[in-house]
Amino acid sequence: MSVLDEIVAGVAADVDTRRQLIPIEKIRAIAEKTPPALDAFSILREPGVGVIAEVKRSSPSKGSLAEIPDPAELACEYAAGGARAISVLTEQNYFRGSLDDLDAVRAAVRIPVLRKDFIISSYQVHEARAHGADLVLLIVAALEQNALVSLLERVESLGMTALVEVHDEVEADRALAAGARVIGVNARDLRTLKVDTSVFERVAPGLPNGVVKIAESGVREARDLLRYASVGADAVLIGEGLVTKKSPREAVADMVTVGSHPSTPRPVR
Ligand SMILES: O=C(O)c1ccccc1NCC(=O)[C@H](O)[C@H](O)COP(=O)(O)O
Repeated sequence: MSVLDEIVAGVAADVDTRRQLIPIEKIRAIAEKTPPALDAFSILREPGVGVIAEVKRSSPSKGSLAEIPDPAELACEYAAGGARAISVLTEQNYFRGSLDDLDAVRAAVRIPVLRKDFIISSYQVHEARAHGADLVLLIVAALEQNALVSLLERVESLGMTALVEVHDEVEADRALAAGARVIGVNARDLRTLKVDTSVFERVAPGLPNGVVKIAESGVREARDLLRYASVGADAVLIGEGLVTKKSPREAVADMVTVGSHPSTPRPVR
C-alpha cells in the first residue's frame, strides 16, 4: 500500500467518525451562515508570481517540521509578508493538522484560505465551507474521474475554488476534462514521496492560458521560484521552506519581492 493509499484510508475512517458526530445537515446549515468565499481564482491570477504560504507541522516525508503553537499568528506573519493565500493542512494523523487550525487561520486573515486535505467525500467539502475555507484541494491521484467531477462541482456550487492537484500529463488531462480552472502541479510524488521540480516544467506549458497554474512543493529558495516563474507559474505553494525559517514573514516577503519583480522571467503567452 502506498503512503497516499494509507493516508486516504485513515481520512475515510476519520470522516465516518465525524459524520456520526455531526450530521451533514448540521454542517450544511453552518456553511449557509458562513460569510461567502473570497474569489480565490481572481486573486491567484493577479500579476506577478504569488505565494501560497502553508501551515505545515509535519509530513510523511520529513516527520516533524515545526511546532506552530499558534497557527493564527503564523498566518498573520505570512499575510504581513505579502502571501496571496494561506494553505492549512487539516489532516491529523500524518500532518498534525486540524479543522481548529483552519478556524484559527480563517478568523485571523482576510486573504483566501485553502483547506489542504485528502478530500474524498462531499461531507469534507461542506465542512471546508462551514469552517470558512475559500479553496479546497482535490488530488486527482486520490479520486476516480466521476468523484473528481462531482467534488469539483460541489466545491464551485458552494462558491469556493478547487485547487486540482496533478503529478503528470495524464492527470493534467483528467483535471482539465473535469473542468478545473486552478491546477496545482505537485513536484512531490505522493506515492514515492520523491520531489522532482522538473515535473512542473513538463506539465505546466501544456495547460491552457486561462488556467491558473500553481507550482507545489520543493520551493526552498528564490531561485526555485524563478525557475517555476520562467515556465508559467502564477503562484508557488510553500510549506517546509517557510515554517522552518526564523522569520516566516521575511521568508515570504523575500519570495514575494522576487515573484513580483519586473525582471522575473515569464513565458511569452
Ligand atoms: O509533504 C509530504 O511529505 C507529503 C506526503 C504525502 C502527501 C502530501 C504531502 N505533502 C503535501 C504537500 O503537497 C506539501 O505540503 C506542499 O506542496 C508544500 O510542500 P513543501 O514546500 O515541499 O513543504
